[in-house]
Amino acid sequence: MPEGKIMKALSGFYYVKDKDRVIRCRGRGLFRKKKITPLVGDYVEYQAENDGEGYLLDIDERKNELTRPPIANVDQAVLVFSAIEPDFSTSLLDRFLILVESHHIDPLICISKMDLLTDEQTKKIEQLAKQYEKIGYTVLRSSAIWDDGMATLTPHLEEKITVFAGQSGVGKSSILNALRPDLELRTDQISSSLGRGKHTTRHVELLSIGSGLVADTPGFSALEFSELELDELPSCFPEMVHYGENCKFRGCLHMNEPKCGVKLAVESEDIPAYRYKHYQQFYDEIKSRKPRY
Ligand SMILES: Nc1nc2c(ncn2[C@@H]2O[C@H](COP(=O)(O)OP(=O)(O)OP(=O)(O)O)[C@@H](O)[C@H]2O)c(=O)[nH]1
Ligand SMILES: [Zn+2]
Repeated sequence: MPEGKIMKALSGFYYVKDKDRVIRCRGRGLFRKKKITPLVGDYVEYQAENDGEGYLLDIDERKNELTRPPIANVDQAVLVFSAIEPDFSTSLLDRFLILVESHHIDPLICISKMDLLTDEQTKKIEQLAKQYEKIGYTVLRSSAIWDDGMATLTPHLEEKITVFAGQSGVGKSSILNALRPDLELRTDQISSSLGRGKHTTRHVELLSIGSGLVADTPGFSALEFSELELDELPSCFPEMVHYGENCKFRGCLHMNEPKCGVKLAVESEDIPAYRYKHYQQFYDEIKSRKPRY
């Protein structure tokens, strides 16, 4: 059976890309019975009925899936954080990082609006950027008004499914538009060709950028740790995994345990105090979460 990847889901149709062609597929009753909804990003087997149409037969196992936007097999999340307007927030960045890590998605930090900074402000942002690089994260500096502002980003998108994330106003749309100048036009065309007036169907689409695919809708709008368990939290902080090797107790949660390698690293400032503070905050937040039934 031919295989492809769902690029777009709209009005009950799944647009499956198989090499150079796109086949418009229906899901048939099969998935509804099994209560599986095909998602954008799914690898599927399909049966073509004619040149451009067919139906889905099976869905490959997913590596992960997001609910908002509904998309499967995400490899990478570009966390867009503006250097200013709104101000750079390590607390929000750490929250995004943990959410992304807990979905087994690789984060890429992109600091936007670098053009708006004074030299003094640039130094401060650079200091923070270096701290995140020391943990092992890739940190890009970008600006929508620099000619080469996106040139650093595009190589990181190759061969991956990427979703953008970040709070409102940081410049996600500006980056997407710079990557795909035709995007705005296409979005307009889609909504007018639907012609349904006020009742517009929300849909998600993967856009090709070089050999990479980028979701046109930002992800991680819900920022609470509803699915994360307490004992999974330390593994979402790469530097705690590293310094945690020095903890006396296996499964140390780095809170009140004696001889904790992480707390020692905080004391010696190998782990910045704010990172540990955020760890404690997230720990308390998960601990006091209402149990789900
Ligand atoms: N100076 C400067 N302004 C920028 C840059 N990137 C975005 N902006 C401006 O910041 C504002 C917000 O940018 P958007 O791209 O709409 O931000 P967004 O993250 O998509 O925001 P939401 O759609 O609300 O999630 C706009 O007025 C942009 O023109 C940048 O690199 N430099
Ligand atoms: Zn410990």
